[in-house]
Amino acid sequence: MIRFDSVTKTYPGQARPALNDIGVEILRGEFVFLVGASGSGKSSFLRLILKEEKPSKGAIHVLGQDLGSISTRKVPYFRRDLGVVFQDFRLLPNKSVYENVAFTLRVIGKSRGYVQSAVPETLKLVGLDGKGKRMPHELSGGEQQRVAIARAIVNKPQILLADEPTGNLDPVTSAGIMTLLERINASGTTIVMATHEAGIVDQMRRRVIELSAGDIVRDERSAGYDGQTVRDVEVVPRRGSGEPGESGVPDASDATADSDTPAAAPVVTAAAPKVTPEVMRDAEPLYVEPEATDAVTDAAAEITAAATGTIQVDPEQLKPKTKDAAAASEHLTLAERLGLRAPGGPREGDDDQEVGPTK
Ligand SMILES: Nc1ncnc2c1ncn2[C@@H]1O[C@H](COP(=O)(O)OP(=O)(O)OP(=O)(O)O)[C@@H](O)[C@H]1O
Repeated sequence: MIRFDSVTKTYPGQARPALNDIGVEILRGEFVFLVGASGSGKSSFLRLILKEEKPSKGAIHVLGQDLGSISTRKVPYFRRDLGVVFQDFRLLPNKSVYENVAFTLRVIGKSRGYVQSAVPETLKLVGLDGKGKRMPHELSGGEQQRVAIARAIVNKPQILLADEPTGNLDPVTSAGIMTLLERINASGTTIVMATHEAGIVDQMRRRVIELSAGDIVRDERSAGYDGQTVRDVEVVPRRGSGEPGESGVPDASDATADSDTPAAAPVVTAAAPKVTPEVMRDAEPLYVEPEATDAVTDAAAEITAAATGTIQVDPEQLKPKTKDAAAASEHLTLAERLGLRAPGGPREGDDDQEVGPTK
């Protein structure tokens, strides 16, 4: 489903690679936590899957496609099978909950009838039934993240990527979000989630891929965070190249490193877990009704306001742009940032708008 073959990513002007000769395979239906200290390469890993960045070396296959062979024009079509959730929600502040979720479908040209059935169905799934008319600022942080998740899954993507989705939320609300993600995963969606939250990772016991300075230093099935102190971090030598093919299904033992690779240097992580395992346990049952999460703390509300306050959509950015790639990348619209439309690509009303079914 997702395969990295000896992938190195070095950003321009950087001496050290952000990801260093990574080889890893994520199978259909897995729920994978990507953990590691700040700067270890987690977001770069997710951006490469989205084809927001290109590898400097190596190859990446997602959903059976070699990303290197997908043209820039085709990238928005490829991304329709991927949903993305961010730490700062990235909702359209001047649109209702319903419109925020419908936006995704309208951009890709779904019919009015499809939108009218899919949006309420998805809002119900994420626990926001009856809140479609609310504006984002009228919601708690957890509810805003549920809207963002609804927007990410309304098109039924095969893969959901989440970059610190609980980073701005209080522990109880985070637990509710994790239960929602668990349910989405149980329905067949593959989830890759970058997080610093030790408690969440420990409680969920899913596959953990740990990055340190661009290297995979741990890849374990049903693992915990296991990194509460620097000395506790388990060190696993990096896997060599020679990953199994797209059809090769490694078993659980294959998820750990080859034993004949020389031992790596001790790993230093600096994660500061906010959600402890105790908080996750105390949050039983894990599914928290959205009404129960309305009582966010002032601190959490402040964080939420600060996060959402930065997401202003400049009306100028919604106007049609030229296809000058450099100019377009400096002023991306939300649809472009979400990968729903090629930067600088055609707009609603354009004769050659890129709409229609993905397959
Ligand atoms: N656009 C960029 N240009 C140059 N360097 C970058 C860029 N993006 C990331 N980096 C560098 O690549 C390395 C990995 O960054 P990345 O954002 O992938 O880490 P991360 O694990 O997601 O960190 P965090 O937890 O803080 O989000 C860091 O050294 C970072 O400074």
